[in-house]
Amino acid sequence: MPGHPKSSHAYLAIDQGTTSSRAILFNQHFEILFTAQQEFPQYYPDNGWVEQDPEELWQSVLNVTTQALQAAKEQQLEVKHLGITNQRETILVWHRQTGKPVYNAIVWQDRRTSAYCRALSKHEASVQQKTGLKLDPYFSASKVRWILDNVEGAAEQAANNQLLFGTVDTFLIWKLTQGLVHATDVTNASRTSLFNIKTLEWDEALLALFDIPRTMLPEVKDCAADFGKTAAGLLPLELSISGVAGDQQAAMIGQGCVTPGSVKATYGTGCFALVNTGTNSDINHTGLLTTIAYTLNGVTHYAVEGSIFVAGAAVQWLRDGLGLIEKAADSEAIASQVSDNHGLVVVPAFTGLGAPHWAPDARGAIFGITRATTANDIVRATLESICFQTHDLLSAMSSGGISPTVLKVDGGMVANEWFCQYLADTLDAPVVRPQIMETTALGAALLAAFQAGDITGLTALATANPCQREFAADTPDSLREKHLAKWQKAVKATLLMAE
Ligand SMILES: Nc1ncnc2c1ncn2[C@@H]1O[C@H](COP(=O)(O)OP(=O)(O)O)[C@@H](O)[C@H]1O
Ligand SMILES: O=P(O)(O)OC[C@H](O)CO
Repeated sequence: MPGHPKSSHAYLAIDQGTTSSRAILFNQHFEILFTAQQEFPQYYPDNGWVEQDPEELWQSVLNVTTQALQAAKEQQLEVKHLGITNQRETILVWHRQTGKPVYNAIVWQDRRTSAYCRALSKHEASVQQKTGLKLDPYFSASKVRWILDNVEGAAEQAANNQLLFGTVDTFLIWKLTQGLVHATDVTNASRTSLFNIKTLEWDEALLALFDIPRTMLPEVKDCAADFGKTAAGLLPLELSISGVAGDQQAAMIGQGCVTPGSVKATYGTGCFALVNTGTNSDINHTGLLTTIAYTLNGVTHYAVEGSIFVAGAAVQWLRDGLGLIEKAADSEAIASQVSDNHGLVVVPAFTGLGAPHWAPDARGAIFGITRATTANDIVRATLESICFQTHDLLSAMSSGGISPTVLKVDGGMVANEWFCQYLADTLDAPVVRPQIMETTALGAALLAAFQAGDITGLTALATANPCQREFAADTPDSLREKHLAKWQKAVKATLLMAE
């Protein structure tokens, strides 16, 4: 890696994910030195609603960051730069003066605004043309509107310049700088439905459409930029916040997907497959999203994205909802024991279907249950469903002329080798797992190092995380096609039920 950092030099990455917060220290070779992780509660107050408590979210970040910096001090590491990466689209609204949130964080998975989005459907084409996004409750703008419409006094306070809006990165920057900096980066802004991804500005017509005052919005910066300093005394060391990106974009960087055509899929709570499309900002019209991959030194790269709302969350459902497994990792041994899926198909549309269907009102289904169906069959079929959904995303990419030859994977689920093999079999393409599976945090650390001047170009980003294992496709075409045909029928039936 280029640059001349001291041997005791390290970068801190905060990865604020949907279900847990992590703080990871990387050395100057971008090897992991220390990890702290803390889960925090999710709240489901109504059908399709998903919320998080802002204070619980913040405390989880503060705890892990403090632990990592204490470890850095004990190891006499010099840490000056912090990168932040985060669950995207989730929104918070808080008081400019007191910093107090007016409502819980409304999480990206939340579907409470589906009727509102439907009512705006005649604007879908113009929204997509500017933002690259669908008119779907997934994105931030309708969630902000919901708070302004439903929290007493919020609309009036917003109109009087008393409220601020932020995605999770913005909220963390605000908290870490104790209210000095209200900023975001282009990747997070690109997920709000308020940001024009071609002009790289908040869009007045979109603000008018969602009726959101301009004064609530943060300043938008490049991914490697000066986002301020952590407040004195808040953490064991004072750091410059130097890199920010949404978690899926950070994972692209951590996977070295910096050349056009390279693609990665991250399997955390959801699954998000992004292909780098270079500086081409043409809007994709194949059921996928067009989004900002990163802006570095003022140059913006774009990505086409397929978003699956439920991936690892389905494994959590097997564990917590059905009690079929004790821990997520048990799903691997169980799936390996079952010789075939026995005709069972699980469609885990718990919070609607994302790309390429965009059906927020769809709900999950299981097809093909017989008297012989076992708990193990359900576990296997659930893992299979995530592979089939990935297949649908890559098919949509192919129909738009993007045909990746290899899929780089990461996220909590890819520890599961049965899953990785079945994915390769389903895609009929090699699946590559990298050495550092914490690609999201690695991406944030690389952005911080870039801003610090310790790495200078995209080549450094592309070589930081080589392959650890490649899973080669190994299944007959006839079997793969049979399973995929059954899956397509099950999705069709699920969509019919949603109408
Ligand atoms: N061995 C495994 N097999 C299948 N799923 C797993 C395994 N280990 C973790 N998971 C799933 O991965 C998810 C956690 O991944 P992570 O990348 O930390 O998610 P997030 O960033 O969304 O919080 C959980 O939903 C969990 O169910
Ligand atoms: O928490 P993850 O890793 O599932 O990522 C959430 C995404 O950013 C939502 O768009």
